[in-house]
Amino acid sequence: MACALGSIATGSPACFGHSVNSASVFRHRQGTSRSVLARCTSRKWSTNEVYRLSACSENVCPLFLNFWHWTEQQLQRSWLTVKNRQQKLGLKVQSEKPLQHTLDSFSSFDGEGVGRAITGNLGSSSVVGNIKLTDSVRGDVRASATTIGEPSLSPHANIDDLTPSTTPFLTITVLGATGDLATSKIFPALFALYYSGHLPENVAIFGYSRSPLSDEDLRNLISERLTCRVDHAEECGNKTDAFLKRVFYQRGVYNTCDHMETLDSRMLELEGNGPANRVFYLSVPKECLLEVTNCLSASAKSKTGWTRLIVEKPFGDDADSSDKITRGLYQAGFSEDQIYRIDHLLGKELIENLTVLRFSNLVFEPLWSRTYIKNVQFIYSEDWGVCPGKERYFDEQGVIRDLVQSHMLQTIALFAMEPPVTLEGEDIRNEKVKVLRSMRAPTYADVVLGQYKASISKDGKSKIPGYLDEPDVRTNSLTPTFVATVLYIDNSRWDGVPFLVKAGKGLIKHSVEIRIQFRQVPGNLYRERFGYNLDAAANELVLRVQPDEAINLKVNNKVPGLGLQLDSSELNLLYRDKYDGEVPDSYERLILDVIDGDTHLFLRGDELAATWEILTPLLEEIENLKEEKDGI
Ligand SMILES: NC(=O)C1=CN([C@@H]2O[C@H](COP(=O)(O)OP(=O)(O)OC[C@H]3O[C@@H](n4cnc5c(N)ncnc54)[C@H](OP(=O)(O)O)[C@@H]3O)[C@@H](O)[C@H]2O)C=CC1
Ligand SMILES: O=C1O[C@H](COP(=O)(O)O)[C@@H](O)[C@H](O)[C@H]1O
Repeated sequence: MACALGSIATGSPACFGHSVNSASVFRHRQGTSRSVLARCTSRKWSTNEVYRLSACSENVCPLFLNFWHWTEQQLQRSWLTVKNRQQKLGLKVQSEKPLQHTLDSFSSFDGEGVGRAITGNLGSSSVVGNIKLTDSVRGDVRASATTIGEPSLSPHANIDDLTPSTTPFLTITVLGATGDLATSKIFPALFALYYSGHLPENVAIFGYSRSPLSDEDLRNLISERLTCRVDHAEECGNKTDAFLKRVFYQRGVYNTCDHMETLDSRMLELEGNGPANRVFYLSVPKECLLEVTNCLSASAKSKTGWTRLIVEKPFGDDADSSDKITRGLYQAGFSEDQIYRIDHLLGKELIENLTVLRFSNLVFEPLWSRTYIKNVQFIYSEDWGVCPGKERYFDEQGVIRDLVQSHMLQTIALFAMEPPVTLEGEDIRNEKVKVLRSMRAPTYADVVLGQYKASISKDGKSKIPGYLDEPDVRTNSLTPTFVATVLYIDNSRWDGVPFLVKAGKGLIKHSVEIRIQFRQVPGNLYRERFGYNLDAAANELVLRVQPDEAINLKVNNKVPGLGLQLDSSELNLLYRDKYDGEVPDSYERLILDVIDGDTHLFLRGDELAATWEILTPLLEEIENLKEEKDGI
């Protein structure tokens, strides 16, 4: 597909959070069909419609989180960020005392207070070393460390109240600005960062696309999607206006660089003569990626600060195409440390918490190996079908590329890695890549594939489309919408432990979770109480990523009373009950990390290559079988 000037696009219908209404049938590869799965809406399902995605117990388990360590970790992290930045900027690193100071100031916390203390630390002033952290933590830190110029205000700029600042100017450009991802996720995340004080005041945000829009048109397009969180709601109107004044639109194409030059001049007008950093978010179809990157490199890189690229998936279709993209990015003049390959799942609270939970809790850390863990299940179950507007794309990709290649493999890598030397991005990525390179490539014999089918709604009144009924899906398409497989990591820690992966669309349940099932207690004194099913008595730790973030630990317990009756109970940490405030959207966290230069949640080139090495043989095998079947 060429990336030339095309017709006016309005962007495809919303994908994220989208909910459609249809029931489905799961067809596995042996050819049998089962009435099963459902997707979307508030439809309720009868038991005979339900295909249970997970074979494991429904009992989820509770948690046990060591809040002190968690707090320490968070504070350590902000301190490390400051420290790293100082080091990168050649400044003398302050003593570690300030961290202690910050912890001391929270020393009277109880569990309830932890969340508030941390919010307070980031949301208001606090002192770490001699660096003052204010609402715009990151910008101010940089400001204290660089030579500074004041942004000049252009008469064309339409930022009439831009505060002269000692902070380097920051320009964030969203390419593919009219698209679903940009309007539903990226601009709202930028706004959330702005109103919560995480962007510097001297920030400008550009949208770039082929559609002929004005600045005002783009502001109107995105303003409908901006929402303020409860705790900042009083200032919502003012902040929205202030944010929108910082938003501009540049119409342009990708196959010539002329419009990128115009973009560059407009950015320069706003940036003035001082240092300026630039982030380019490439939210464009994959066909355009390298053209965009070449033009950006030639015409729009910052000459007075850093330039960073956020690259969206798909990162290729297989090992070769992915390698081509990676080499293309390098050839365009971007180095690995400027490239942020984003996987939004990794920005979700529970995924970020994985390492905290494991490495800062003595009750978990020593158990994290084949000695104690029987299997781990990674479940990505969507109750909606293919997102409207994405049908053709999905039909070419299939579920393995869409959900497994990045989402699932990255999560497994974070879960299974050896302890990194530090929490620095490179140290974490060094460990993740080792896991991926130790992973055995699955074959077709190791997988179950499925595709959701049409069904009738529960009230019997409407037909719910199956995958083959979706617009733009090829007639008789054999593209899988469901996969279950087992992966093995052939290293000393995980030898023989099955990592079970189940991912699909159009399923009965909407949930993303990691279930860690522990082995039985050797010589369990209470075995007779559990009957023959000692498996049912094994402990299980469940991290529910979405919806309703929670951590559960299943433990065996004595039922109160005179006899000796046991049951499996759950220690349950449900975030919405425990913590005040909304959990930020993953795009917020990840964009902030890019601005911060924190790479730990982004895929490095060698990690990406390793994921494709794992999956390409299986994908080829499936393609060959499809061709054979088509030929019959
Ligand atoms: N939406 C989602 O849920 C997710 C998307 N992604 C990835 O993010 C990127 C953007 O996604 P999304 O917004 O959904 O994509 P869209 O298909 O909506 O495309 C984004 C924008 O790119 C422009 N565009 C479309 N086709 C072309 C073309 N042939 N040549 C040049 N420009 C084109 C359009 O703007 P205009 O016509 O104005 O130029 C369009 O609004 C893609 O790489 C996608 O794979 C990743 C994860 C989830
Ligand atoms: O990357 C993708 O993610 C969405 C799910 O997004 P979420 O916000 O619900 O986590 C998924 O539907 C889509 O197929 C996939 O490409």
